[in-house]
Amino acid sequence: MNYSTLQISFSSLLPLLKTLPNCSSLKPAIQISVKSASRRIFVMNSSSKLDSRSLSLSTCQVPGLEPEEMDSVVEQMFRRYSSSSGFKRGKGVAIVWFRNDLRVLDNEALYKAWISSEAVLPVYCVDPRLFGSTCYFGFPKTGALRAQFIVECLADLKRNLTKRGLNLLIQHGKPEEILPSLAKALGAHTVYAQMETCSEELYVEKMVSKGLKTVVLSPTSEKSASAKSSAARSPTFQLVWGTTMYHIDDLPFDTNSLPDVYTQFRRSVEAKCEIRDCIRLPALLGPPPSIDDWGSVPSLDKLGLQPPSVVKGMRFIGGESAALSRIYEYFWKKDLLRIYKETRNGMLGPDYSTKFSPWLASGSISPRLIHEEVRRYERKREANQSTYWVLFELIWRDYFRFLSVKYGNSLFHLGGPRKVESKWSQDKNLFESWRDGRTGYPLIDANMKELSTTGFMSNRGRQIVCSFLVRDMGIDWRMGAEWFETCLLDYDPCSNYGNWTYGAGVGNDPREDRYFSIPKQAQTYDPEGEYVAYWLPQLRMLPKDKRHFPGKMLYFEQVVPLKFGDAGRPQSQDFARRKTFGGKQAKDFRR
Ligand SMILES: Cc1cc2nc3c(=O)[nH]c(=O)nc-3n(C[C@H](O)[C@H](O)[C@H](O)COP(=O)(O)OP(=O)(O)OC[C@H]3O[C@@H](n4cnc5c(N)ncnc54)[C@H](O)[C@@H]3O)c2cc1C
Ligand SMILES: Nc1ncnc2c1ncn2[C@@H]1O[C@H](COP(=O)(O)OP(=O)(O)OP(=O)(O)O)[C@@H](O)[C@H]1O
Repeated sequence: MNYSTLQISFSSLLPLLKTLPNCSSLKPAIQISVKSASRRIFVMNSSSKLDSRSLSLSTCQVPGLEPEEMDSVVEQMFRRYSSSSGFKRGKGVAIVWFRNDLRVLDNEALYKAWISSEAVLPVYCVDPRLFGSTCYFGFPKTGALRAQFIVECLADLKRNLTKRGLNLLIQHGKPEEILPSLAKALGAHTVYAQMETCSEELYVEKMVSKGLKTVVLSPTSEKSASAKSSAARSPTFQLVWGTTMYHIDDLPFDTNSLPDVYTQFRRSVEAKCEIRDCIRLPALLGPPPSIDDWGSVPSLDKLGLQPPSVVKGMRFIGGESAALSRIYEYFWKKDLLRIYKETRNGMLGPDYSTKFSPWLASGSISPRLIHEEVRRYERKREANQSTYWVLFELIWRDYFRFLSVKYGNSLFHLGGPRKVESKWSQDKNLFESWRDGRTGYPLIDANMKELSTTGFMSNRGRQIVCSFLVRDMGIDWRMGAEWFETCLLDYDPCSNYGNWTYGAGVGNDPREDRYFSIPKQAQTYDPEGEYVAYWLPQLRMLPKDKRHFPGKMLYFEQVVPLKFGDAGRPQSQDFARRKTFGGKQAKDFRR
């Protein structure tokens, strides 16, 4: 037994282990171990207390705070990121059309509406198209888990707006029908919204703009600040940029000349742009215009979906309050930001990575607010590679968003931005074995089960299952991307299709063949088979070194051979002793 390795690994794991009491069944094991110095790590690794059996009994809520603690975090964060100074305001009514910006803090559309009017009407349209089918393969466009998350985001937004003197009008139907009629009824001078970049969303924007042009505000009905002339006019439609950490207007290049390679993009923005501070809205935003019926947050039944229940793994809570609480929990309470870079390639449990993505995708939190919190942490506690690395990852998110502006619909096409021509299979049986977690490869199957059960999968897992579908099975990558679109809580067209084109070798990756070898990935990232045994309980009874390759007598038969065979498959107990975390072994992979 190599104790020095274990001790290093334990010291970096210590803050992580302290966090595990969220998963209630782990409490006793962790409390004992944290108190007893580093030698105990061996006891923990080899005892059954920290294995998949005890983990399997728990569902972890993310964030794992009690409601009272969440309330107090939210109040503090709202105080920190709101303004106390007065504002000069405009006249009349402005509408804010909420889309993927389901938050109050650092919301530029809401800010602009507030500053330009006497009364703001916040509106959300439950667009039936979001609950239709995906483009090519007809999967549900929004699965029940994400729908539930969005519903929770809406309920929280309504609550937070109400606390600040407003409310949220929830309407069912197409925005291009709802917004013009509201603008007409209220004589609203402007509709503000966050700008999107992919064609489905751009189409809706175009239709809203067209609809608003048909509305004529008579000079008498128009209560606009700018209604100085007596000429009748239509409400203005104002779209504001808001999804990224770097503002599009601050980029040192035009999006059409965006560097194709991530590293060039990152170096350029890091050297030449500043990340803007959050916009600080006033604490009170009301009163809203008088509305008879504000509508209610839809139920899953109303959306034609079965209400889901997460019985295993992570259960994410939707909404800005939960997002702010997760920042507090991950950065401040558990102090995990300090070690993010070492833990980020994990797969099991809530705390190996930030888990910010579902809230970022729904816009419940802005990346600029995360940036400000990272800087605050660096001032108050420590600045190190890990604190930087969260920003590094958020730049990936920006990069895919800006790429979608440059490359448009080619992001969704089989040949991707590079228009690569290759042969792909659409074999239904093979695809379904991948989708349902029956490939005969526990590492793939466990990840796919996690996805369908919770709506989440680690970044490591996503890269592995993508590589397997595309390179070992040879399946059309869009089938995988669309299944992710259905399931992911954090589904975002740019990050999803951007990463899939990358993984499928049709994006702008300087490395042509990004093959992820299952034996090697298993050995590096799940050396004891804890992750696979958690999601595939039938493997729990097996010795740890057999869990990744149990053989067809004990598990499903492998549906395809691996492209490069299973050389590298572990032969000995050594396998179970390899280090899970740490930079060195991860070096040959991008992230
Ligand atoms: C095939 C595939 C599909 C993906 N689909 C999506 C998707 O639809 N939506 C999505 O948000 N992410 C997607 N990702 C990126 C990444 O896997 C998730 O953002 C990450 O796992 C979310 O967990 P986290 O918040 O704990 O990440 P952390 O490791 O804590 O990273 C912090 C943040 O950085 C951003 N980030 C990290 N890695 C990436 C990346 N590769 N690309 C873009 N942003 C990144 C995310 O916003 C994330 O929340 C995909 C990756 C792959 C390989
Ligand atoms: N936000 C999004 N999420 C998922 N898919 C999207 C999103 N935006 C666009 N797409 C998909 O990308 C596809 C782009 O494909 P394409 O270029 O073929 O456009 P099209 O309008 O469908 O057809 P064509 O251009 O051939 O007339 C669209 O069909 C659309 O469904």
